[in-house]
Amino acid sequence: MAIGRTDILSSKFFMYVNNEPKEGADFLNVTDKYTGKVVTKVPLATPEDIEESIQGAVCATKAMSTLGAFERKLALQIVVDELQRRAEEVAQYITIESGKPIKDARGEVQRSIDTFQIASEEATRINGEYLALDISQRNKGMQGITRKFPIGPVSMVSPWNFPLNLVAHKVAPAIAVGCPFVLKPSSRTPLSALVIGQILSTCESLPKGAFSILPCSREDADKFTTDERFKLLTFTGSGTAGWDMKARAGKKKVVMELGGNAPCIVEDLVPDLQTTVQKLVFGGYYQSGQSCIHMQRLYVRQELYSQVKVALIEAIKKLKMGDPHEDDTYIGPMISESSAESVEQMIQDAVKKGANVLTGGHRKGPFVEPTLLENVPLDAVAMVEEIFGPVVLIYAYKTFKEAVDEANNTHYGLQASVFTTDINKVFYAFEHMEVGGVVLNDSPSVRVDSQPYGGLKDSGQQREGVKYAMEDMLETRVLLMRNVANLVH
Ligand SMILES: NC(=O)C1=CN([C@@H]2O[C@H](COP(=O)(O)OP(=O)(O)OC[C@H]3O[C@@H](n4cnc5c(N)ncnc54)[C@H](OP(=O)(O)O)[C@@H]3O)[C@@H](O)[C@H]2O)C=CC1
Ligand SMILES: O=C(O)[C@H](O)COP(=O)(O)O
Repeated sequence: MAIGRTDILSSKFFMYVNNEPKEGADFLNVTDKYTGKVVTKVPLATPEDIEESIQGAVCATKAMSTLGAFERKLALQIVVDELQRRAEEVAQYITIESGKPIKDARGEVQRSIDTFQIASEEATRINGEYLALDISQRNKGMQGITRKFPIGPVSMVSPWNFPLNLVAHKVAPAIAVGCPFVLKPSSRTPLSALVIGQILSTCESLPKGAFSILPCSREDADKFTTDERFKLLTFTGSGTAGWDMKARAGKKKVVMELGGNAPCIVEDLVPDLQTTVQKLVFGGYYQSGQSCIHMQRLYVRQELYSQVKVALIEAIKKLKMGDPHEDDTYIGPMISESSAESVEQMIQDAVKKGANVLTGGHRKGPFVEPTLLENVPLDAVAMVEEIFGPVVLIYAYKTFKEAVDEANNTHYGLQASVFTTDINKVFYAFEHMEVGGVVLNDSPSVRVDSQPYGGLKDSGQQREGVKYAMEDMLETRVLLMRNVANLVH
């Protein structure tokens, strides 16, 4: 069923306090990132709403931890079914609130369904271990078993670039393990998270206080970072916000997915020039490069450099920029005009320092043309920092080792990729690249929702990817037993 923008205007959105929809005393306007117009408003939580939600989460801790695996699985399955049923509607919300092209928004909905599906399966696989502990004469007769228990209330802060799936990557693991949570979505894209709230509010198996979803200002959200009643803070967003939150988080565990400037090394064309270039285009320009695994630095073996460069320029020039609601749009508006301006400034800084623009390079309002830059010097901001936009830097290299060294020459370390048919080079890259993940024969921008996902260096700490996020939300407890098999009679 086709759903137009006007249908969205008729939907009313609530925040969720202790599982219940609630109106707000104040509102947050939601803008269509293509038209720039306000399309709807959502309630803005007050400090009192936040306090009530934290108290509710604390109260729900016991009830959540004693839910059966089948009950947690059932709640997650309800989300899967509802997202499947409402897929097109939710994709439209994503496109409106984020400016993401509709085909990418549809892809995000399908990925979110996978994320909840994986969690519903993992909910039934939380196991412990048997420990043989008779390791010396002193420990004769000792054995043990371990069990994993939910850590307790989780504080969640999510970004705008995947407003549904990055919420799913926090919410689904929490439900799978039985942790209550309080989530603050990005103020630029609150709708997708509130749809998850709508669905969860129908899950009768979740005890009161299991979840709260609260659009709120950064200032009012300070308790998400500092409140000691939370046992874990999981944050996805910029390094500036993330490292500051970690420094102020106190005793709670902190999971952080931050930025990157992902490198890609083309040693061979795998399987051919056309396929390689198609994957490079996806990595560099998909959703206007607004992903922290956006392929930013492209290293091409010297012998292949000219043909890759020419084919890439040709492919980039064909990308359609415009209305993200149109099926064939590849480049939509960026999240805001000011984000587009900072990308433009990075391009201009690189050019001033000696780079050539091979294609693109211009900004119009919130749109930045898909851009390919050559000869960008090592001290250009575009080389050193994350470009959260549709810009790729291309370099030629002589040896594979040199390319790996260059790829590592950054303070980020999220994902990297290598195109090669040489197994030794695959393992060399896997061993030496300072990242959380190496992708073979595809762009570094690929993510499968069940993989461990996260970075080193300034790119963050810990891993998401349902099973791995669940590990952080669980505490291991051991039962130590001496002489349990001795019967007196
Ligand atoms: N995954 C990634 O790598 C992402 C990287 N970025 C990078 O960050 C830049 C800025 O984007 P922006 O959205 O401002 O990213 P931020 O990291 O500033 O914001 C991400 C989320 O954190 C919230 N937040 C920020 N500071 C605090 C705080 N002190 N306490 C509680 N919550 C807080 C934001 O709330 P609110 O929306 O209310 O301000 C939002 O929900 C982008 O241009 C991009 O470079 C952005 C998003 C994702
Ligand atoms: O594909 C993805 O899931 C994202 O690139 C991950 O989100 P991030 O941009 O915040 O890392």
